[in-house]
Amino acid sequence: MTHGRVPLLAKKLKIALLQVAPGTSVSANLTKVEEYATNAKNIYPDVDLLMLPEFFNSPYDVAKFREYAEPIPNGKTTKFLSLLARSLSVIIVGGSIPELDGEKVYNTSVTFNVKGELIGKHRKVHLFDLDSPKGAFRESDSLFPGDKATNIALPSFGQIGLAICYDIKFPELAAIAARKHNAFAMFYPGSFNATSGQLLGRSRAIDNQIFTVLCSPARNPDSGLYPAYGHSLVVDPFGKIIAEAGEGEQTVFCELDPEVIHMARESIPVSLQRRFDVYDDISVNAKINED
Ligand SMILES: NC(=O)CCC(=O)C(=O)O
Repeated sequence: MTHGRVPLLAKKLKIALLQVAPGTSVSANLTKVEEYATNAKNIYPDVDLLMLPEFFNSPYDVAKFREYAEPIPNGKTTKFLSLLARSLSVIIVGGSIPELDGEKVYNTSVTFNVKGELIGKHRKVHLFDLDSPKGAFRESDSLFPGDKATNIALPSFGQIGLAICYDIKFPELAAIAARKHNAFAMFYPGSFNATSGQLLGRSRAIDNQIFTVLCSPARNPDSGLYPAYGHSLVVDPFGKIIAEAGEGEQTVFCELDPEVIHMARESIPVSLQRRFDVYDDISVNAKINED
């Protein structure tokens, strides 16, 4: 039942999150992604969209980003993802990779349609800098930040917002996607830690009454100061976790159902009760990625 409203999501979107653990060889990492993607399509032939984690093609190591960085769209990993999307006839939200643009390195996510055409690109806006008693891990030592919010039109489905990992701690990007573009979901390739991923995914879903989709690398306790936690997850617009991985390498399947958005919004009309006479609507003047 849509109660006469324009649906944000035109039909159910069937997704698979590929929670792989990248090693130091780009070729081996891409081979593994191809195996997981092909398996996902075999297990679930109707799958519409595959998603990958942050830095799925290389180590999450601030000292190595430049060594592994590739141009977009002419680098090896971007071409690989384009071909994979076309050969499996799926949308691919391509996690993130270190991108080389001139002298600068970015943490960048690329999305492809079923024909293998690039339909979205996001550069991580908020770089993750950690100072802990065990040491420092500062993305800003070797990466440049992006400077725009990203919205992507998924043909036949609707609009999504896309941001990368630590970007989730800044609720503005999800609010911009939901309010300015009527996005039905935020997609966050990430490498979340044990305490924050679930809480943040649920918070952004509830704030905006949208789905949130977080795809993490599998846990690798030997991967340095900042090992990923795994636990890729999907949260519905009520804030309920509807799919979650464990720590290891695996694929998580899930369906995003437009009806759940309508139910959430009709039960509590958050979007109609905002008080822009009391505070500003930050989505109005947002800088949006047109790439
Ligand atoms: N890769 C990241 O941006 C990590 C962010 C994170 O774990 C957090 O707590 O935020």
